[in-house]
Amino acid sequence: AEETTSTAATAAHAFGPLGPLTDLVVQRLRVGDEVAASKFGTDKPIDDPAREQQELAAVRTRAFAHGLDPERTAEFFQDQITASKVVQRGLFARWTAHPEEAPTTRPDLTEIRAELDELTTALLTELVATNDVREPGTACRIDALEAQISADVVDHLDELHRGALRTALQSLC
Ligand SMILES: O=C(O)C(=O)C[C@]1(C(=O)O)C=C[C@@H](O)C=C1
Repeated sequence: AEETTSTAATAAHAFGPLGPLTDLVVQRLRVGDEVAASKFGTDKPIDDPAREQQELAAVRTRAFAHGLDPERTAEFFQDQITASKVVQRGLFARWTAHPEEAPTTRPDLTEIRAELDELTTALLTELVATNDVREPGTACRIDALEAQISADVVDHLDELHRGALRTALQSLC
């Protein structure tokens, strides 16, 4: 049943010029569910500052090579990491309160991080493709809202993931 749900979610598309970028952001949030499953019931903390610093340093370098603003790009990825932690904390709370909903298998964090690295590459490509659309201002904020609200619906996001998506998109424009 889980597999069917995630396949359907991947097929859904957020609307507008920021839709493809937002689809990737939602995919990354869903990987946050897997990260949570890999850490729940272990002594691995949700926060891994060393991994975060390593990700952000790589993103700054790669942003520059892509012609993106390194600081703005790092801020976007910091928001993705914060959003992942919103998801992870929410799921930890849910699974602690309702142990019957907790995952029964523990995915491997190393493999999940490889998935996150692939998403970083895809996100950087979309940031380049949407660089003009993301010019700060009202038009960008409307495009961002369109993408965000349509993603809520087409991806059937629950309250936790809707909140995390807001966090993930907060400095897009
Ligand atoms: O790799 C992890 O351990 C994660 O929890 C994922 C992630 C991220 O979103 O990139 C989020 C929180 C951690 O502080 C580090 C990285």
